Amino acid sequence: MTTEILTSEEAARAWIGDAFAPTAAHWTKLDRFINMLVAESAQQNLIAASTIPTMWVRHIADSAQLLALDTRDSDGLWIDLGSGAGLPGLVVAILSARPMLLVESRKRRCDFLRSVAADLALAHVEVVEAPLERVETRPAATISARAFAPLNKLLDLSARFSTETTHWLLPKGRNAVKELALLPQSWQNLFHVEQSRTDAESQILVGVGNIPAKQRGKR
Ligand SMILES: C[S@@+](CC[C@H](N)C(=O)[O-])C[C@H]1O[C@@H](n2cnc3c(N)ncnc32)[C@H](O)[C@@H]1O
Repeated sequence: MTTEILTSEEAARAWIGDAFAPTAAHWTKLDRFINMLVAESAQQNLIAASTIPTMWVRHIADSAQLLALDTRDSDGLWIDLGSGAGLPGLVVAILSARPMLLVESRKRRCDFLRSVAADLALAHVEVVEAPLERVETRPAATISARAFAPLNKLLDLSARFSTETTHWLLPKGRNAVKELALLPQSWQNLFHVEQSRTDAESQILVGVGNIPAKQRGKR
């Protein structure tokens, strides 16, 4: 089935409405998050200024599409790596009750993440201010990472959080297929490629499973 690309702010909002049936409170939180993100962007480098006129497509729907791809009825832990401004983690946390762990190494970004979580009363969000390499291992039901690291490094750093049932949701822009092809075959086998809803040329790597430590780096 062809994925409809969301080419306008109206289309992005309409798709979110159809996909998640947000309550009035959810819409209010999404609007408030956008306002906080735009305001904070004047203080620190969180998103490209060129994307501010298209926040719904470029950031909100771009993040929410990952939740739509996690088709299980899971209430397990979701870990968002290198969350930055909370993309996709805070968008997912507004639209779902899944426990959400945001891993981010930079203090100023963590301050922003904590302030949004408090302002929007997202009690199911936890912010870990540390490099991923130093975060205590916890089994993740879902792992997401947008613009975090090259795929091989991303998987190497996060493999210890994965189990046989972990879902991987990795937006990889225009290099998804190329990056996948560089992985050991045993890792490639866990993934398939989904079309992004927000960019006709971008793709998302979707996978299920554990990356066994002993296979790391071996073909
Ligand atoms: C390019 S930004 C992307 C942020 C966000 N995911 C987005 O798509 O807008 C990458 C983020 O990962 C964080 N980061 C990089 N290496 C990290 C590490 N080893 N552990 C935790 N965070 C890291 C950076 O501080 C930065 O906020």
